[in-house]
Amino acid sequence: MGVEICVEGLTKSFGHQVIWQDVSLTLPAGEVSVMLGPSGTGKSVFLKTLVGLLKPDRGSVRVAGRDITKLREHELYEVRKQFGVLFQDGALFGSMNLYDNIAFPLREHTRRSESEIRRIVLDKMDMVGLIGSERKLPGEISGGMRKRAGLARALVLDPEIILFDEPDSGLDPVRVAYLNQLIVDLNAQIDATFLIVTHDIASARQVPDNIGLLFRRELVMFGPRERLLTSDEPVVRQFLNGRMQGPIGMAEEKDAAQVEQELAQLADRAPVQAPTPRLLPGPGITRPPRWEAIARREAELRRREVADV
Ligand SMILES: Nc1ncnc2c1ncn2[C@@H]1O[C@H](COP(=O)(O)OP(=O)(O)OP(=O)(O)O)[C@@H](O)[C@H]1O
Repeated sequence: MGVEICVEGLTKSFGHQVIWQDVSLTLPAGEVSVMLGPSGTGKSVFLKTLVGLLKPDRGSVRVAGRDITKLREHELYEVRKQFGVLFQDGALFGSMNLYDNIAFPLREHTRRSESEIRRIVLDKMDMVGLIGSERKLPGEISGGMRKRAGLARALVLDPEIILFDEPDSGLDPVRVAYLNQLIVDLNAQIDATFLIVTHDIASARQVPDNIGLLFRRELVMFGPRERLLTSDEPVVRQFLNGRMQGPIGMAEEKDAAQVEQELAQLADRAPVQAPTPRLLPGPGITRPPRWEAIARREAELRRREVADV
């Protein structure tokens, strides 16, 4: 079972550059959350702060109730074992085959025997569909396979939390669809808490239980998927619809008059869409109990929408 991460009043800057400030949110235990935001808004910095690789200027990050911003390096080392991180490129060692790459955290952090390691590595390779590729080098496989190998490696220590930094970057739409299904299936199977940073709106619409959006050094919104998908907050709507019209500009932000004019032009042409259906775990995978609560929450929202029309 995953653990809850509770972030409060988190602020991070590098020198005079404030990356984001006063970010507060709770990643519910076992749920999948997605963090969106224009390029450069500090999503990767946020992931690194959650895992204690970067120290915030202010605020707290409570992992299962323990504030990791206050921990010393050796204590952090222990807490980090609860995390699995999937870096953008899989972060595999180029000279090691997939088996040794995936076995690496077990050899580094545990005293398990080679036969136990073999059982765990093959189990995780099976989960991500890589059985048979044990002896391949990272340079000999596709980008999608590298991501899956990175995911298998993130799974070997049985993490309570998995952080995904743009898992879909560089993949074609079909591979993204497979990866999304894998993420949903894995979450149902291992019930860990997932946080995914992505630019892929289609994934953000279908995969998570919760969505957050960082913009202008702030967390604009964080909440249940269906609330964000039906929100009429201009930044949220612009981002989720991938439109040029709205507060988000090419470089950063636009002036207020231009935004007002663009939104007025759009107002009667772009009604809020019904939320995209959620991606369900594949056949044979039992849904964890929280799915029922989430389905009830979504049904209630739809009922209220119908009542409002
Ligand atoms: N170690 C660091 N030292 C100084 N500045 C940094 C450091 N790490 C990140 N930054 C700055 O923080 C800002 C946010 O970077 P980050 O990579 O988190 O953005 P992002 O939202 O993940 O972007 P993208 O979507 O393009 O990957 C950038 O301006 C970057 O230059």
